[in-house]
Amino acid sequence: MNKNIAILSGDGIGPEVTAQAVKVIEAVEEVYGHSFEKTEALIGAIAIDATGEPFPIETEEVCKSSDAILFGAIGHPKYDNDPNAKVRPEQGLLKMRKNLGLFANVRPVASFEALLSLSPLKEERIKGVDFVVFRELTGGIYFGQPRGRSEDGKSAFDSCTYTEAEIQRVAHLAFKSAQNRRKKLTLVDKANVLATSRLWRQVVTEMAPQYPDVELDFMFVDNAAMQIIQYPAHFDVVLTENMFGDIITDEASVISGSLGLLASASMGSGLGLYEPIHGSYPQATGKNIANPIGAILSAAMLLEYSFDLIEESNAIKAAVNQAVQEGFLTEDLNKENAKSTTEVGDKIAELIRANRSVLEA
Ligand SMILES: NC(=O)c1ccc[n+]([C@@H]2O[C@H](COP(=O)([O-])OP(=O)(O)OC[C@H]3O[C@@H](n4cnc5c(N)ncnc54)[C@H](O)[C@@H]3O)[C@@H](O)[C@H]2O)c1
Ligand SMILES: CC(C)[C@H](C(=O)O)[C@@H](O)C(=O)O
Ligand SMILES: [Mg+2]
Repeated sequence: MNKNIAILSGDGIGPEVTAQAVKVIEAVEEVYGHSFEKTEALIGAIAIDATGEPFPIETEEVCKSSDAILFGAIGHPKYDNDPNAKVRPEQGLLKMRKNLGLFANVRPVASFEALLSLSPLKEERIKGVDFVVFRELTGGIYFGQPRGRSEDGKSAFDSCTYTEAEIQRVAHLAFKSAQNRRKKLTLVDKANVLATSRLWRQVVTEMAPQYPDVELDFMFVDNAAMQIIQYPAHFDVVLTENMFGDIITDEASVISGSLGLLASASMGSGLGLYEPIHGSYPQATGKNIANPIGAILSAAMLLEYSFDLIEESNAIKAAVNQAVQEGFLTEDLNKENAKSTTEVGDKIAELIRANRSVLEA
């Protein structure tokens, strides 16, 4: 198969973890006989430094002429520590999501058998946990207008808005996903306080009869934040708005053992974007210590969702599981005998090659 992939590594550890995902994709190309052209483009703080824009038009064009996008992370302390900065790296990520119509962000959460004892949560609670969060990605308080500061600078405001259509399009994807899983959908909201959340409940309830095999339940987000830690096995598919989805998925990463393990797919208009859910982890930049598995599993999601290459995607997941089982882990998961970012990437690429030759023998 011939395809084009846009590679947007971004800032901080973004380039380090994305390089491992690319390495793994190259191993897949080699053993399965595919050819993917990869075009790098700038986003985030590095793009601001080079062009003044966090998501330059050239980058948008590279994305639009690609079949899928692999993204690393954006963000830099010089902006995090400057509340007055007018142009910020995060605006690049938000603009990309909006301009490319990526309204649904799919974040799988699962525990790794070999890592059960490493989670701060009790083994019996997290064993076998496997759920997926559908986070609405282009609406809500992240994008609502008006937003800003009062003239005297003494007050600030953000608006949270949602339309019926914005809720329906992501909810359809979540219902369909539930149909292919354990048939349970939990809408996480704050309908006891927010008008937007009451609209979410109404719209999702009205859609439920179209999916009679799916059991729908509702949970307030504060309760969900607790239940995800206390009874994570309760969840199958979680549907939620933009900001709640951001927060509960970082929280849920504790179930797997590290934020560095979680991958995601953003979809909507056809083009898919794949990224680990973590940020640019500035403290680790250039140290070759960041966990690349979230980025590598994002590459697996890319092959599955955008290219329909199921066997290849499974080969990546199997190699990741093997590396994890062998204790081949970065320092966030293995302090005593930590492997570097590049060593973990090399190992997973090597396992893909080795597993394929065993199959062929
Ligand atoms: N999608 C994105 O690009 C994205 C997401 C979140 C935050 N950010 C940006 O990243 C910058 C830093 O934000 P932050 O510190 O709140 O979040 P972060 O996700 O970068 O890091 C939070 C903590 O998670 C752990 N961590 C994250 N990624 C890891 C990895 N690959 N391996 C091992 N441990 C990992 C580290 O302990 C780290 O201190 C900010 O500028 C923020 O805006 C970007
Ligand atoms: C950096 C930020 C804009 C982003 C978000 O909040 O969506 C990040 O936290 C994420 O989870 O992708
Ligand atoms: Mg986040």
